[in-house]
Amino acid sequence: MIGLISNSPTVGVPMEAIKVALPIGVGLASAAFLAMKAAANSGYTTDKSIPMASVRQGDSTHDNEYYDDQDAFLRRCEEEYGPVFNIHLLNKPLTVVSGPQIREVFMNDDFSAGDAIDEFTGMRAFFDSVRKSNKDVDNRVIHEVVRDTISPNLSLFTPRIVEQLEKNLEKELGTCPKEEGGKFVAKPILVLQEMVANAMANVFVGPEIAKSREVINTFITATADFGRVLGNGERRMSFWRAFTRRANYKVFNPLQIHVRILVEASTPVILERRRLEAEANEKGEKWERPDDILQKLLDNFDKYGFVDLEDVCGHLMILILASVHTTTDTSTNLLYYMATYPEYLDKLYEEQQQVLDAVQAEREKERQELVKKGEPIGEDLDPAHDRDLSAATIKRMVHMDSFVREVFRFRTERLTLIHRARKDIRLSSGITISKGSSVIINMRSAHQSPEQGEDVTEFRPWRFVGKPKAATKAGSDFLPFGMGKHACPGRFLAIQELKTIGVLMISKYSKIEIEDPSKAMKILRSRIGTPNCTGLTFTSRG
Ligand code: HEM
Repeated sequence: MIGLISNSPTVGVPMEAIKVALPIGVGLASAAFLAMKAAANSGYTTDKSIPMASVRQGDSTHDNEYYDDQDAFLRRCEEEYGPVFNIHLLNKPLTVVSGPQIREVFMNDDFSAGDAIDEFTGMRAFFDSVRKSNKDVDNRVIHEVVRDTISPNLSLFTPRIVEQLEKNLEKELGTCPKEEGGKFVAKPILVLQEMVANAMANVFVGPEIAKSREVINTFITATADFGRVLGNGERRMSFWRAFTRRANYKVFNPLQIHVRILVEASTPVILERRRLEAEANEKGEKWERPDDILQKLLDNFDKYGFVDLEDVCGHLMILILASVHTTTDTSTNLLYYMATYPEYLDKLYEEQQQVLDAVQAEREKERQELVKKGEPIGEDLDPAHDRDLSAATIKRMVHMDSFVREVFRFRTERLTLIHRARKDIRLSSGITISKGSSVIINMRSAHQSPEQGEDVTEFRPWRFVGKPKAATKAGSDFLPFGMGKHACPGRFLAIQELKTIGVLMISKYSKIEIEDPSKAMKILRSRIGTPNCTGLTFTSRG
């Protein structure tokens, strides 16, 4: 590993920046939660029937009580005030919405997560600084790009993703001999970010462009750089400091630098692709289109209304902000779960072996049938690939899927995904959220509802096995990806990567141990983007 990334213990990025930046990807939403700006605070909803939660003695806001114990704070409020109540958190008057009414927020277009984030961060101006088209506030081009070009092609992308994850895991972590006590890694996120950035880059821009170290660095650092623009997680930054920072970044905009890197790296590759396509056309041959997102964007240039390559790369940049850090952070966090609950790893390993054995046996049967019929065995049935991690194979690992879903259920920040009301909105309970005020979602009420089964405050990784609750299934009982028409379209890719990383880790390492177990629970429940304060030791399978 070279350059910018590896030389710094914090990956070349201040941890505070990572802290605020990572949630940007979380629906480009909960960043707002951290990057609160002191200015332009809208007030509470004008509906006086909504109770104001009492503030703990000695406190002037709810921050301390909430951060001391999020679940306890919310349980207290729900018991005292019911599902909807006002709080003052992170410099912001907010109305907490819990239980069944959460759905009404997600399903109502007059509640806007985008407006809420923009109110706190001024984020749209930065997006607009790197894209030339699709600037209207409610445009959904990035959503459509993910929905149309990534999710339906996951099976196609999986081999490439697996290859990159495996290759970079080997490069960054490799063998951790038992005889040497395994290998201690102080910052596992450094391993994961190489794995995820390379996998994403290979899908987004294709293997050739992804060879560029500068491009990979852009995939790794862009979100954190953007976090700096939005205020480095300084929750109570003064209006003037926030203003000056924003004004500065209008001049020195790091996103534009990253877009330039993408444009410069992709220009020669695209020119060569054009040349090859023209040549093939001339010869009347079929040109095999590269199957990366960049090519798909170019092929649908008019459909998406792009203006030029810079514009395409600007859109790719927004996609990078939404995808790379979220996936890196959550997969790192997954390892801490594996380290904290080692008793479940044998089952995951056993499942993996059983699924791979079954796939291998099925393929062997297919081969024998072909032989019997005297038909040739195609490349698709090459025995060398019998134990590959295809999308279909990973899908059969239902315990791994349940484990991942439970990680999200257990971890997710208890108050997140702020939405701003675009007009007065009456909820079914009769309360009104007035125009300009903001609601915040009580995830605790959804993720710890009786619907989740038993021991809702405990980590129970097989909770969803045998139930129609895949980790990708968003809904009012599972909100880490939001729900409704704005639900994260990238969750299929994210979950696929997370499960693959889980499978690879378990197949290669028999033990993952946490350096300081007393810090485990804090990490397991950390907000996306919080740096982990203790390392992991990995031991290879014998
Ligand atoms: C573990 C990883 C991820 C998490 C936790 C996450 C979470 C979220 C959340 C909470 C939302 C907001 C939903 C709402 O407003 O209701 C969202 C939106 C979005 N996510 Fe993700 N996401 C992840 C990975 C990805 C990936 C890999 C991609 C792209 C490949 C992606 C692309 C997007 C886009 C484009 C949106 C905006 C959707 C819209 O406004 O219509 N995300 N994500």
